[in-house]
Amino acid sequence: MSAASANPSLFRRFWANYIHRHSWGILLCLLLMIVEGSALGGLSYLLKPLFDVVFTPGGETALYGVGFAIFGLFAARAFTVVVSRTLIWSISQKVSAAMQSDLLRHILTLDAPFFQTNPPGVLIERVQGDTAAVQGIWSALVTGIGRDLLGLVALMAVAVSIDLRWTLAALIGAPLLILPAALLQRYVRRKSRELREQAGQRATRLDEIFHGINAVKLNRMEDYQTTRFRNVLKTIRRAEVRSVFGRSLMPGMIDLVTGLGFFAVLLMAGDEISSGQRTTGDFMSFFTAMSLTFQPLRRLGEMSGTWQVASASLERIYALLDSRPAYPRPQISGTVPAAGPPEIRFDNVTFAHGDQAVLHGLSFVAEAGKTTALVGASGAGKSTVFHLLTGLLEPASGAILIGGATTTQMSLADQRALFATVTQDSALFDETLAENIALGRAVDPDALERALQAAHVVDFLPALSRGVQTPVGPRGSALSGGQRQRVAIARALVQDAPVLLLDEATSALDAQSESVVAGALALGSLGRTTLVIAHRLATVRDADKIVVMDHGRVAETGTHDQLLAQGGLYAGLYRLQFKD
Ligand SMILES: Nc1ncnc2c1ncn2[C@@H]1O[C@H](COP(=O)(O)OP(=O)(O)OP(=O)(O)O)[C@@H](O)[C@H]1O
Repeated sequence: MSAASANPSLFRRFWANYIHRHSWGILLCLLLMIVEGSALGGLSYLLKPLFDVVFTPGGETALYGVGFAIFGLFAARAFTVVVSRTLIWSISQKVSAAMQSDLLRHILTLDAPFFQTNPPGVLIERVQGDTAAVQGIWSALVTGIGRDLLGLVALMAVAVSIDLRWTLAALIGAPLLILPAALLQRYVRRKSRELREQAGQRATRLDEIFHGINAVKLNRMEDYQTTRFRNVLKTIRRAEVRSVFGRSLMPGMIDLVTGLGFFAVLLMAGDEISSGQRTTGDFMSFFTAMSLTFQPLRRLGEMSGTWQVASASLERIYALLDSRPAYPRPQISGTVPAAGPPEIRFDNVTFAHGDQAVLHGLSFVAEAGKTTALVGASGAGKSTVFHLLTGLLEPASGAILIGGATTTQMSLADQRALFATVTQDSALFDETLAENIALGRAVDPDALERALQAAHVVDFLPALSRGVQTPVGPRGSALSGGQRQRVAIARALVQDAPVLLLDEATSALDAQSESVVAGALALGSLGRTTLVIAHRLATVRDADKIVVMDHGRVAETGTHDQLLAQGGLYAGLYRLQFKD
């Protein structure tokens, strides 16, 4: 991978995408920081009249002039420091927010293969950790250029104006810094990259633990999980310490070189002052100017480390922004099914998860406006059929036709608008019950009421403090499994989609609620093409057609009675479930 510093185009992109629009604000910050930075130069310059005029007999008259000038310098610094810090942080927060929302928007365009290799923790770290690292750099850069570099120039100008030879002597050790600086930069960048990757693992661990909190407690895994977490922290700590070590070596070396310079100046200046060639004021002014270069020099040295840290993060951010979906789809559909419930046809579809073949030439038809059930043993590939239908996965070969339109020629948005889905995982969000049903779309209040009735959400509404306006908690944790499923069913019923997909849609309900909700779903499926996955065969007995899947193939097709009469796989499964 090319590093960002070796690839300035990354920084150019960053500038064009995020910083450029704030040019005027940044320019103002730079100007304010120039005032702040050059104040130190002014202060050291004023020491010469202080020592050579004010502190000499008869110099009292100049005291007020010099005193006010020094006070003025500090007052200017006070003003610029407040305004420039506030301004730079406000811009920096805007940039960070823009990057984070761009990253999220882009991540949401990526598909299953991406999410299989990038767990939530890693992605959270990318959106938060990497943008924070980048946020640090450019505000440091503006401060570095505006205040420190300009400050340094002002201080050097004072030093040169006093004595060029002294200045050159002070800088005697500077060339020694060049090679170690280059090596250090590479080291820090490598460590920062490692650090960010490990930070992703840390977030993943925490994400898994907190999402599986009950499993952790019930299996008494507290110590085990804490030890695993501690091990991740140990590697992070090592990388962090090495990165900080590398970053502090630079200001450390600057200190050494400065010490060397001071020593050289003392050797030269000592004789010249005692022999009366130069005044003490000259020396004090020079000495102060050189001493004040310490801080900006160190900060600039540290900035090279910050720069490397940001380079590593910027590299990761743009690698993510440049990644494309594994299954490219047109933005605008080449073809879409006609209005009304469509026929769904799988034509010799194959699919594999990596090396593991899941579907081996699957062919079946779900007739328009009818209910088709998919049954078969666990792992037969039933949910995979739903994922392929909704474009979460893409067939390796063969075709899926919805209302005669091939899915690969449709945009994902058009394809997904055809389906209302209820799955085993109800996927509720930390919003109110009503918001979980509407999903950000305008819903007619009458339609909402009908869906709440049909899905039997009304049965438990009185128990909720604020009815449909009650927040359901993270992932719907404030509701029971059965209640969550009823909300998910209401959500599917209010959608005006021509196809209904039900994957174990009533599995979390008790027998009584199940039969009532199944009735509601049967009503909901009127005028729609419906596909149902169910393990309990009793729930699919009335389907217009039953497709029996076995190891990624269709083993049998027919109605319940036909399949029972055939005495094949379905009849065997059915007998097993109803052997009593
Ligand atoms: N993300 C994945 N990575 C690798 N293999 C997977 C993945 N998801 C599913 N599989 C495999 O694909 C096969 C089919 O899974 P699928 O979920 O479609 O089965 P199913 O018939 O719906 O099973 P169930 O009735 O248990 O829900 C299984 O063997 C499973 O191990």
